[in-house]
Amino acid sequence: MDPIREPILRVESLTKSYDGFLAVNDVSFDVAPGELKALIGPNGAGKSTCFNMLMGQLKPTRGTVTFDGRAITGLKPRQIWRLGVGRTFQITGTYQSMSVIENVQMALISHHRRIFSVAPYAWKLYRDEAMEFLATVGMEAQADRPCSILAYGDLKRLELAIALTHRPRLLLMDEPTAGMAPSARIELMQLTADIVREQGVSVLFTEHDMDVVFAHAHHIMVLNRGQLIADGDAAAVRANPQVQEVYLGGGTLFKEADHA
Ligand SMILES: Nc1ncnc2c1ncn2[C@@H]1O[C@H](COP(=O)(O)OP(=O)(O)OP(=O)(O)O)[C@@H](O)[C@H]1O
Repeated sequence: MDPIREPILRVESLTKSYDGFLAVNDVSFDVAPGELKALIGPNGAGKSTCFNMLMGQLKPTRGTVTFDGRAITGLKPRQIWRLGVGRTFQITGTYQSMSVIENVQMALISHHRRIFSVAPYAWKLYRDEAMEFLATVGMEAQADRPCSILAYGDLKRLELAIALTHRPRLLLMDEPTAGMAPSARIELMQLTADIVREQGVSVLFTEHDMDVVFAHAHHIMVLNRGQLIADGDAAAVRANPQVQEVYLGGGTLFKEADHA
């Protein structure tokens, strides 16, 4: 990481204990501006618990989270979101009865803090802006299609467009490619990497598909039983004996680690 630039996210000694069981144990890391960083680990390693604490859905037992120089530990999810931390979920949250562009317009109405009583005129007002977000994810041609008939991969792209409407400076993506075919997974992460590069947004994502992680992440962190055992670039993480032990019992390849 560039030592001169302040991290956009700083996590220090983050800990979550459930009746003495440490789901997340003294975890510290930074995310730099414009960084695409993965958080991986076997099932039950503590990834979701960690994400939920970053987003304010879960109160840490100990530790601090600092976003853009401001302590956000203990803030409500909506306050954290307003400060510029976006999130996408494993299950898409789009409105199936509305069209693709209406879903984006709805997010823009919320972003601009408009109320729904102005919706008929707002629909018109935000159409151009919505189209720009659809262009970012390559979905202009699908703008007027109902969401209910979209392929799953397109729904995930739409969800990304919706998350971007709030112009987050950090986007947390929880298993963005879950449920997708392998080729579609690579496409979605390529799109995410392009957005990171072009817009300077930072992305922290969890992922079980090691091909996706090693092809796109600038840095990779590995959690195991609540503890961070590695934080580095792909080569360093691949070569880390502790990581190899966790994934493959001492092997050297990562291919079989999919859905560990
Ligand atoms: N509310 C809770 N009460 C008790 N234990 C919990 C609770 N939530 C999570 N845990 C435990 O904390 C550990 C970490 O769970 P978490 O869901 O964060 O893991 P994960 O890495 O996201 O797993 P996955 O990849 O399967 O989603 C697990 O052992 C889980 O059983």
